Amino acid sequence: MTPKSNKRVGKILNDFHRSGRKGLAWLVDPDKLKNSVFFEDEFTWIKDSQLDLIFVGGSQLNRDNFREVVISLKKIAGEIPVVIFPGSQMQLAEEADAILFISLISGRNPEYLIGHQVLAAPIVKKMKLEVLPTAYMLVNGGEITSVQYISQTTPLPNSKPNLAKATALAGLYLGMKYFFLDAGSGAKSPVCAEVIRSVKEDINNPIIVGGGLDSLEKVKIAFESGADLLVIGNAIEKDPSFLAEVLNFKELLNLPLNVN
Ligand SMILES: CC(C)=CCC/C(C)=C/CC/C(C)=C/CC/C(C)=C/COP(=O)(O)OP(=O)(O)O
Ligand SMILES: O=P(O)(O)OC[C@@H](O)CO
Ligand SMILES: [Mg+2]
Repeated sequence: MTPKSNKRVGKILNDFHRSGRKGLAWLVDPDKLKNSVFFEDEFTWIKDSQLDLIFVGGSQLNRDNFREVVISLKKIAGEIPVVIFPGSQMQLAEEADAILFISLISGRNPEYLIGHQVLAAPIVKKMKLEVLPTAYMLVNGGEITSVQYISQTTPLPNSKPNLAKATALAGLYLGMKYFFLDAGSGAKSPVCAEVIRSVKEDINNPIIVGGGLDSLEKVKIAFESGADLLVIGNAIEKDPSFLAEVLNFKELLNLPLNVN
């Protein structure tokens, strides 16, 4: 059974990491939508934009609309891959291109370390999704976020870069290939520069950073500290024009690296 599109999303992430070019993923949380065709009016322009990936997922999923939202996103995505960022084993859809197969290694809750993964694995195989083995680490400055509450785990402290580095290194030695540092959706303070830098020192793999990135200044700090791909959800929900703003900014940063 061949996975979808020759590992296209893994290639995109590894290309960012190798070239130093910066990537952006828009996170769509199906819980937040008025209806599942919402995008078809408001975000038709993205297929012609410099958006790199669309992530879809949420920590709760109160509504039974996950697959519908994925299908709706595929209609407007053009060539941009739609990647599942699952809050649970219930968040799967064969229409997606890939799945961040995350294990919450900052926490000590077995359900989020391996439980959801065991339940999802046979379905993921059947769906032929591209699988991205991802070390998922919550890093947080104090306030309780949805992921923290739902997973009942303690995040890594933003003030202890060495703990984040040790956790990432453990993920690397377990064979994980992508590293996601997340302050949690809507976090007041994003993952700090020192934590990103410290993980980057030991991890020569793509680093994804998200949570609370609601200004160009915060985006700049995260990219400059070594993030290869940033994930933004809440700030775009509040103001859809922020997506275009960050895309322009990312292209400016990438300008000197556009060799082809
Ligand atoms: C591999 C599979 C199938 C499942 C893994 C399940 C795990 C380990 C989940 C990690 C913990 C978790 C609940 C992650 C959710 C991440 C996510 C998509 C967050 C999006 O934001 P919300 O947390 O919904 O934010 P709001 O509070 O803004 O709604
Ligand atoms: O919604 P925001 O705060 O952008 O966070 C995105 C994502 O990293 C949360 O898991
Ligand atoms: Mg949510």
